Amino acid sequence: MTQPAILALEDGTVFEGVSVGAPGLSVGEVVFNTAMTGYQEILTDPSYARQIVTLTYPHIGNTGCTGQDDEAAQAWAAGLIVRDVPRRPSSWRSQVSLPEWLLARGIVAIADIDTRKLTRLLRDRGAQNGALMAGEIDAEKAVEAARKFPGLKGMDLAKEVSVRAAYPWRDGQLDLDSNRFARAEAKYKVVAYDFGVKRNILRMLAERGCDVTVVPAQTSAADVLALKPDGVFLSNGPGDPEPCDYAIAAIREFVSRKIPTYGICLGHQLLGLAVGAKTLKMKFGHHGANHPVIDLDTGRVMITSQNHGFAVDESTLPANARVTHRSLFDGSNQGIALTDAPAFSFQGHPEASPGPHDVAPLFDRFIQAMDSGR
Ligand SMILES: NC(=O)CC[C@H](N)C(=O)O
Repeated sequence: MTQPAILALEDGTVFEGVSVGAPGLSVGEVVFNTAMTGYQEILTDPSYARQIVTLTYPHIGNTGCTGQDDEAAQAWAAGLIVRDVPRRPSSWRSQVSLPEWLLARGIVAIADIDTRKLTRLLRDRGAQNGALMAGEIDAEKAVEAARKFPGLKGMDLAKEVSVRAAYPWRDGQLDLDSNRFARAEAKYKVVAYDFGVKRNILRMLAERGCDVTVVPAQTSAADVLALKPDGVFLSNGPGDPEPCDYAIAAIREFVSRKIPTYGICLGHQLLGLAVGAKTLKMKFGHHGANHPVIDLDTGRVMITSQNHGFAVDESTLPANARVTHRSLFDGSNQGIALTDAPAFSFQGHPEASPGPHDVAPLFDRFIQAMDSGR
């Protein structure tokens, strides 16, 4: 039996639809993502913590869900909004349907709403705080809950979603013939900060010969240096980068010791903050798998995967930080490299998952930096 569900926005707009996930109330910032594939990777990406994601692609759930596609140990998105869920999934890899998967994880989700109208509203007015309610409905309560959500600005979520203890990671990519994750010979010792790390990043490091130790967000530089890493990786993650003072302090230490350092998304913003730049909150951010970004060194345009609501303010970068990439959608900063240390970072997602692989060679640049460091 279908249960009713609503989406309420802080501006008082209420959308009515049907529940396709767990019953209950969930609040967060409502953002739209334009990727056509990868709903499970999106829902398990820790960077979506406290965000309710609406997917602009209209048919979501077609290929079901499989544990192999999880980007983290749990679903992190605060909720899901879609136009249409198929009656049954169809894929040889599918273990459960998307609604079953959402229900089992307690994720509130709504279908049958006009996601084009919602997306235009978010694009015109900017990302809004919202509340999803499924099962027992009370629109007034939902609007009130949406208004009570304090917003992501100033929110340090990296330390909330991070692991509690360090662990090793050696899995490479999934080999569909053997249905196993490959393993490569490890040549480099890499410490990866988990600010909300996606598994595909760890896989891409492992397949390039990195013996990765994943450490909690608040691990001190001294504890990392004691592991004698060839390089340090700064992961993606949710929330505002600015309050993550523990990470910013640690990164300063790696930079001053000229340890090869590579950051993605939140990691990029944190490297920017560590060298003295400022970050800002964007109107509705970048969430999708088709964003053109120019590599300023080569003039090449890459189609990239994106998921961020904050950005490095280019005008505040110090002289020792070179701009390497820029968004061709809005001219915002997409990458930096330090001129006096082997540290660089990218705002989008070179690991994709979901998305095109145009930026994957940045992982090789990190390997080269570790080679030259030896
Ligand atoms: N994917 C990420 O790492 C996102 C970084 C940050 N939370 C932002 O919204 O900009």
